[in-house]
Amino acid sequence: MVKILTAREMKEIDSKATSEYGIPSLILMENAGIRTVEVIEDLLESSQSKKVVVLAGKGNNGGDGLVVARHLMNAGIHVDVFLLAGSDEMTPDSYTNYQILSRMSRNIFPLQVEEGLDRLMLALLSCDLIVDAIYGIGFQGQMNDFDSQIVRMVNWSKAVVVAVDIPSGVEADSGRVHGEAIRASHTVSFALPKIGLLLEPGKDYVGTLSVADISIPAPLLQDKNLKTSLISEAMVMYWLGPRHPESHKGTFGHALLIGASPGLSGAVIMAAGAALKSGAGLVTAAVPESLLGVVDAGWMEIMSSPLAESKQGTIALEALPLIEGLLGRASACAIGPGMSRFPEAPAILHSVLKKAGIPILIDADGLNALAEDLNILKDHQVPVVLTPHPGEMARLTGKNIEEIQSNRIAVAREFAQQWGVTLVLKGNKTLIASATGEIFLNITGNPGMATAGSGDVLCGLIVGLMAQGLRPLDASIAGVYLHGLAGDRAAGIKGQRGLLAGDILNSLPDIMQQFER
Ligand SMILES: NC(=O)C1=CN([C@@H]2O[C@H](COP(=O)(O)OP(=O)(O)OC[C@H]3O[C@@H](n4cnc5c(N)ncnc54)[C@H](O)[C@@H]3O)[C@@H](O)[C@H]2O)[C@@H](O)CC1
Ligand SMILES: [K+]
Repeated sequence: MVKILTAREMKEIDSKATSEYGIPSLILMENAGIRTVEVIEDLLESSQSKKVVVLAGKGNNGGDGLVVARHLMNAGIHVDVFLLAGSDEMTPDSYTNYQILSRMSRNIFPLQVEEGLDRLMLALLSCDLIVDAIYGIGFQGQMNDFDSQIVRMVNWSKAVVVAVDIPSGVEADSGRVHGEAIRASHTVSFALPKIGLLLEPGKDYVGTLSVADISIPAPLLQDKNLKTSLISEAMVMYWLGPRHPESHKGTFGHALLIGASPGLSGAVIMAAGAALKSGAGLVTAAVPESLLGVVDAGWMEIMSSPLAESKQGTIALEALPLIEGLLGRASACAIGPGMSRFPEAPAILHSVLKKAGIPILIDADGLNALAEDLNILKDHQVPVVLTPHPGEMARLTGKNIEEIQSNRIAVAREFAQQWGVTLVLKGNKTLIASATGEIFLNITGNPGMATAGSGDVLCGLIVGLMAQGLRPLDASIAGVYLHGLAGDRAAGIKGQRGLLAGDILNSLPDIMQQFER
């Protein structure tokens, strides 16, 4: 499993490497510098003159930059070092490296002097490569005007920019950028990727990302207390192997979908299609009776069940006994797609959660019903998966969308832990929070997938995988990953603008097939 780290987790790892294993922090800094130099030397191979500018800040990131400068000088490369802070502000390890470098070279220039920026400008004009060691993972918030001016000069330059650990100005935990930040062509991050390198807007500043071993002892990087992971192909492969030759349709479960209302029957059809294509053995759509024909026409392969309906054509409370019977025959259920909002919806949802003996996924209008009364969740005995987009998450939490989007991991984790559910927070880089506080970040998918019905496909995919016996958390992780891959494949054929949810659905079998090897 690929772990990704917050700044605090990385700092704890660094300090344990020193306190528990006795690796001096200067060695970690030396390794960080050497590994960055390896990347730089590859990049400089084709350039004739080989001139480098190193920008070093006051923290340990600046110290890494000073190590880089020393090794490049030793390799015969012309290096100009510019210091954003006085030596009295440097951390102890940075100061040690500053002293060593001062004995080796005169090309170390303070920037906070009158001619500082002019000299930098000249150096930037003639260099091939710039090393950004201004700020690392210790940075938060916004740079001051002076630093911002330097960042703008770097971003304006035509030289290749290599960021040490993280582009300066990007927040390591969130990827947020509040003012200026270095636009790197390459970023060399240490030990494990930091979360902010993978999330927009930070991700857009990273360029090509490499992750370098700086000799942190492996057990520290595999610690089970590291709670954030990147979803990988290997994880999904593990759950979706080849099928046993003796299997029959009963082996692959029975997915039940409850939803639809006049004008919104397509949502259940999309979800049913995804459940079928996920490999579920049987799929039943339970919909208001007047919509039965429409939904039946959607797929020949599904079964359907007519539910008693209100005057408005939405599911009526009288449908509950039939729903209870259906729940008894299914192996997983999704409630909500196209269900619409109506006064009885919370009571229907509540009853489903109380009666069910199978995992329940709540999506779309099911989530809106839940937002009316979150206490409904108190009664659940079975695993519950929620799949909100940021707007639905806002209704569930009472927070506004901006609060949610700027704090996706923390908001999702808190909710999932508080209510004991698996929470799939959709959006750019959908993430899954487990009831135990783990986070799984997905990086498949593209903006073309922000289209009507895309969420219904995801809902069907996850419930279909749950019906086949995947744990709800695993089904959510696999579903989100496969949904993104199918969307990427569909975008490759149709482009992002013309992409429809049906195209995601049509790409699913090819994607699923890759996992049957
Ligand atoms: N043992 C370690 O801790 C190691 C650290 N390493 C490097 O050290 C970096 C982390 O070092 P530091 O924790 O010293 O942090 P930084 O080098 O990122 O420096 C942050 C400094 O800027 C200040 N700061 C934060 N936000 C600011 C803002 N908006 N405006 C102005 N100043 C701001 C902080 O208070 C701190 O003094 C890593 O990114 C990595 O490059 C590596 O050398 C490997 C070993
Ligand atoms: K940096």
